[in-house]
Amino acid sequence: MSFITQIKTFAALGSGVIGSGWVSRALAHGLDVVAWDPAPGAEAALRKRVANAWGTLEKQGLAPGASQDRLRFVATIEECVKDADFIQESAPERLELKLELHSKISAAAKPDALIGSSTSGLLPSEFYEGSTHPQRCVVGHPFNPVYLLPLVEVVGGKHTAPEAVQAAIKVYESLGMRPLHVRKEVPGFIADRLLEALWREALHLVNDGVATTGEIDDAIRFGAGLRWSFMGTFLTYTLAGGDAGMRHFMAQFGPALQLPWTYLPAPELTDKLIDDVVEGTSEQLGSRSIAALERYRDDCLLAVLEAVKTTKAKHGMSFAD
Ligand SMILES: NC(=O)C1=CN([C@@H]2O[C@H](COP(=O)(O)OP(=O)(O)OC[C@H]3O[C@@H](n4cnc5c(N)ncnc54)[C@H](O)[C@@H]3O)[C@@H](O)[C@H]2O)C=CC1
Ligand SMILES: C[N+](C)(C)CC(=O)CC(=O)[O-]
Repeated sequence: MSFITQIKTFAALGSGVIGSGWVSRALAHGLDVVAWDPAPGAEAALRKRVANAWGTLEKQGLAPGASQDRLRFVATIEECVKDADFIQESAPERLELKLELHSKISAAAKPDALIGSSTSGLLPSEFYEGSTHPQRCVVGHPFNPVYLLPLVEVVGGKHTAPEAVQAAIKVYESLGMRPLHVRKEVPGFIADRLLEALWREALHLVNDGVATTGEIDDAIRFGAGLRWSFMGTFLTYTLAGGDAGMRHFMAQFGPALQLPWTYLPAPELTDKLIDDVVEGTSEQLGSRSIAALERYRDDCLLAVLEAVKTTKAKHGMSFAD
């Protein structure tokens, strides 16, 4: 089974916050883009959003031939997808709507054109159920702003061919993205499951009168948020365990998981869970020592802090703002 991975024409269905981000990214990578959105005034709104992002994309560097003029807005789904090499749907998050839309998109598309959906939580096995050639259909869940953030979660459904997942990964890489294959089809995938847990706790903190939204945002942006741009939670906590790394961290802080810090019940700390976490993080560490990783972390933090400070100054803000 083979799918188109050398793409020249990108189709975008739905051109709101996320659809317009995809359009901007695809145009900046020198593609022809065809877009469709049923809302009145959608074309003007899309062109405005692309123009607003273009200065940033120029700073980042455009591909040869990249131009906003290569965007064509069309009146029907069929016209949007019929010549497309890759199709990305970014329509409202409603199962019935996506089911109907994908049956139309897939019937009109070339059979070897991959179809991606931006859904942040619906399951591909459900909304691709009525699609023609569902083996080429995947989720490609991006992050806002799509034209800058590299992460895209790629998820297959029960009909998706494993080759289609790999082909979609190639296409997203060709758009400068960092695809993450989510191997199990679960609601919220990986990233939103984490973000929603944080979000839920943040809402509880506000609801309980513990902190304001600003205080909660400060707790993120002056602390863990600075680290998260270059190191995830597992490696960060490996360093919090000192030279003994994750094993020591689990021994020291594991019992605290039973304290009522969150409204989410903690999983039982079985030996298997501890081993999985220790082994996973030592694989992430590779041949680097804890001290080398600490130097890497500190260099990244200095770079992020400097970049944030300089950019805030450019906008008339102090670092503490
Ligand atoms: N907003 C976010 O932070 C993120 C959203 N997503 C996902 O992206 C998708 C789109 O979300 P947003 O862009 O935020 O929504 P939005 O509301 O900004 O845009 C949705 C667009 O779809 C159009 N639309 C309405 N009916 C349609 C139909 N039948 N077919 C095609 N388009 C139709 C609307 O006119 C609108 O322009 C959703 O599946 C959402 O879960 C994914 C990542 C982040
Ligand atoms: C709020 N959201 C679940 C739609 C957010 C995302 O899916 C990703 C993001 O950009 O945070």
